[in-house]
Order: sequence, then C-alpha cells, then structure tokens
Amino acid sequence: MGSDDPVNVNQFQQLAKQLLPKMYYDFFAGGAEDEHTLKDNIKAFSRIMILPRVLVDVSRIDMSTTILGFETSSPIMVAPTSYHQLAHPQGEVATARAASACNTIMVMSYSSTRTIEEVASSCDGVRFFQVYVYKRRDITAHLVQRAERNGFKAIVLTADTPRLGRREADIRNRMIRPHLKNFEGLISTKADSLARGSNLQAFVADTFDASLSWKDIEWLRSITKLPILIKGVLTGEDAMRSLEAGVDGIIVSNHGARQLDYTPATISVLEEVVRAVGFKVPVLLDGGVRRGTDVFKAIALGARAVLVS
Ligand SMILES: Cc1cc2nc3c(=O)[nH]c(=O)nc-3n(C[C@H](O)[C@H](O)[C@H](O)COP(=O)(O)O)c2cc1C
Ligand SMILES: CC(C)CC(=O)C(=O)O
Repeated sequence: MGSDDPVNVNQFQQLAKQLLPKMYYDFFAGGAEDEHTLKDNIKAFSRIMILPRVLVDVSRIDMSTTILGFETSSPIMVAPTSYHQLAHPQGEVATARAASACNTIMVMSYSSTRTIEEVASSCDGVRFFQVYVYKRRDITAHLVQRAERNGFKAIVLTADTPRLGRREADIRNRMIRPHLKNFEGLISTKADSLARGSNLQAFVADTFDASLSWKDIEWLRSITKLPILIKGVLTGEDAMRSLEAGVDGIIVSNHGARQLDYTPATISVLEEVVRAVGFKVPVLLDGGVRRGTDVFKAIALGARAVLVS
C-alpha cells in the first residue's frame, strides 16, 4: 500500500473531489439548503462515547447477521444511491459486484444508470429494489415487477421524497441529470440543461407523485409479493404508523440530509423508533455512517444493520 492510499472513507471522498467534475461531486456530496443536517448526521455520532469492557476474549469475531432472513457477512448494507455512472462507467454493475464480493445486500436505486437486468445478470447476491412512486403509476408498477422477475428480494419505498429537497449546489451548478436506461420507451429520458436551476429538480416536480401517502403501501402490496421496507422514518409515531400499514422493515433515514434540512441526525432518533417498533420488524439506519465505530453505535442503540452510501 502506498502512503497516499486512502485508509478511511473521508479520504475516498477527498479523492472523489479531486477526480470528479464539480457538478457531479457537488451532487454526490451535497445536502439541502444550509446543510445543517448534513453536518449533524456525522457530528451526532461523534457525541456518543463507547464504554469498553476489558478482558473479554475477542480472538474470534463474527459480524454476520440476517436481514429479512437473508444472511450477510456484516450489518453493513449498501444504501440506494442514484446515478453511479456519473462516478464510474460501470456504474451500478460495479457496485453490485463489490456488494456481492463483500457478501452483503445492495439496495439498488430506482434512479440507477444501469438497468435492472444488467445488474441482475452481473453477479450473484441478495439485492433489494428501492422505489420512487411516479405520477405514472404504470411505470412504477412495471419497474417493481421487472425487479421482482429479476430476483430482487424486497422493495424499499422511499417515503421522504414526494418533492425534491432544495439542493443549492445543484441549482448553482445547473445540474444535469443523466440518461436513465431503465425508463427507455416509458418516459422521455432526454436531459437538457436548463437556462436556470437544476434540471433534476424540474424532472422530479414533473414525474414524482407528490400525493404519495400511507394508502400507497396498500397499492404497492397489490402489485408485488415482495416484502416492503419503508425508508425515511424519523419519529416513533411514523414507526407505529408503518407497523399498522404492515411493512416488513423500517429504515431510519433523512436521505443523507438531501431532502428536508433541520431534520434531526438519524442516530439521535434511532432509540425512539426502536422503542416504538419493539423488535416487531427490523429497524435499519443510514445517515452519517463513516466508520466501524458508527456501525457499532447504531447496533448498540437497536439497529439491525446500517446502510452506507
Ligand atoms: C448521491 C446520492 C444519491 C442518492 N440517491 C437515492 C435514491 O435514489 N434513492 C433513495 O432512496 N435514497 C437515495 N439517497 C439517500 C441514501 O439512500 C441514504 O439515505 C443516505 O445517503 C445516507 O446518508 P449518508 O450519505 O450520510 O450515508 C442518495 C444519497 C446520495 C448521497
Ligand atoms: C433522482 C433523485 C431523487 C435521487 C435521489 O434520491 C437523490 O439524489 O438523493
């Protein structure tokens, strides 16, 4: 290993900053508005201290666990993130191969740049499919069913994005979203730069169903047999509402602080959600997880696993 090789996630982020065009780096790294929550997701982890007990035999360490009955080598899953080809030509296929090599679960984004079929045929591995609900429900149903046919094992409904968060870097950079092959022949995938602002924001306003509500979990259940997880829960109340709706798992998330700024750091609300859920379904967490000690803290506070972006 050379002395410049990265030894932690923060150093990978610095390398990405050096290598990627500014428009793309800012899209990947940015948050909504003041980016208060973006910083707090990380700071909140650093405020939690660990009290170790000594003289405990740690010669054999087994971090494996099960999530919805699927075995993974560790409680660390891959969070759904859009547009991987903006960072690497192989895009989500490379991510799927990495997740498979680590024997963990990848949640593939609805807004992936490689197709469901390309990812499914690239390697073995347990994969979940994340879903945004479009106004054109037929398109969402079509993608969910394609994921099911291609061996994806669960649906992750993202509940915190009925509208896109105000991402000021994307607005300033006049962010241009990439072409999404999954939607070829279904919607216009042409993506031109706008005279002002982020064309991703304009696209989401045109396409995403801002009327998304609890009753849509029933709709989702009517179009798929797969287990359904809800992503974006931050309160005990919504956790209980999720259980009433019959979900199979809950992901405590504020969307990496990219949606509503001034939501609490995810690690700070985990215990409340876990208490409300009472281990009836697994509770997962994402947001600010950058180190093994963060994973440990989330597990210690009741998460079954974390997702990393
Ligand atoms: C570049 C980027 C793209 C994302 N795209 C999606 C997406 O398509 N669907 C989704 O549910 N969440 C998406 N997220 C949110 C992540 O799934 C996850 O909630 C968040 O990144 C966790 O916080 P962290 O970035 O601090 O790890 C995205 C996050 C990033 C950073
Ligand atoms: C297409 C976008 C809504 C993807 C996303 O979730 C994000 O950029 O955070």
